[in-house]
Amino acid sequence: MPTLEAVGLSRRYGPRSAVEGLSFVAEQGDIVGLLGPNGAGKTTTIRLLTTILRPTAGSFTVAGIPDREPARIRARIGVLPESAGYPGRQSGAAYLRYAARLFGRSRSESAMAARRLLDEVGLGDRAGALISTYSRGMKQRLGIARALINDPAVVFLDEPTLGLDPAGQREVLSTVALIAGERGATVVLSTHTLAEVEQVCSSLLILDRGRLRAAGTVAEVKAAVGAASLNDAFLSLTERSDR
Ligand SMILES: Nc1ncnc2c1ncn2[C@@H]1O[C@H](COP(=O)(O)OP(=O)(O)OP(=O)(O)O)[C@@H](O)[C@H]1O
Repeated sequence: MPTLEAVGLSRRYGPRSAVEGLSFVAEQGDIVGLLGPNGAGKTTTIRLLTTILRPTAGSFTVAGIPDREPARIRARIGVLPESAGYPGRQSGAAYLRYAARLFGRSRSESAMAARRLLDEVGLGDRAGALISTYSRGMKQRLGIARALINDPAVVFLDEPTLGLDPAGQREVLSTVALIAGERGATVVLSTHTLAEVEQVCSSLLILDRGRLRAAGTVAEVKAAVGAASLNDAFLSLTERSDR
C-alpha cells in the first residue's frame, strides 16, 4: 500500500486553479521532490495533503487514511511549514518536550523523546541552549525534529533549505536522508534548488501553473524531455513566453 496517494487532486480559488488534477503515489522511504516555478502550486499541494485546505475535486490517502478523515491524517503526518517561527526564549529541549506533551505523552516520555530527536537531528550538544542562540540551519533542524515528534508516516518539508549556507543545507539534507532511510518515513520536500533534488530525492514531481508536467526519477524526467541536465529539463517543462 502506498503511504501517500493522490488522485485528480484539485484546488480552485474562485476562477483560478491553483492545483489541477494532480495524481501520484509515494512509498515508504521515498523522498519526493516537489518542484515548480513561483506560483506553480507547491504550497497549495502541501496544504491540501496536510489537510489545512480542502480539495475542490479529487482525493488522497495518507498511510491508507482517506482525506475525509483529516484528524486521523494529522496524527500520522509531520510538517515543517515554509516560514516556521520559534520561541527564542525557550531551549530546544523545552520546545520539543512541550510539543510531545501536546501529543499526550507523559512528562518523562516527553523528555526522552526530546533528547532522542535532538540527537537525531544533530542538536544533542545544544539541547539546553536558548533557541535565540541557534543559527538558521539549527532552527530548521529543530523544526524537522518537531515534525517528527509523533513518529509520522509522511513528513512534509516546505523549502527546508531556504536561506541556508552550503554547510547548513548539507546538514538539513543529511537529516532528510536519515528520516527516510532509517525511520522509513515518506518525505515530501518542496524546493527551488535543483542540485539538492539530484542529491537526495528518489523521485520528483514538476508542477507548473497547477498542473503536473513530469514525474519520476531524475533520470526518467531528463530522458522524457531529452535533456542533458535536470536544470535543462526543468526549464523546458516550465518555460513560457509571458515572463
Ligand atoms: N489564498 C489564496 N487565494 C487566492 N489565490 C491563491 C491563494 N493561495 C494561492 N493562490 C494562488 O494559487 C497559485 C499557486 O500558489 P502556491 O502558493 O501554491 O504556489 P507555489 O508553487 O508554492 O509558489 P512559490 O514557489 O512562490 O512559493 C498561485 O497562482 C497563487 O496566486
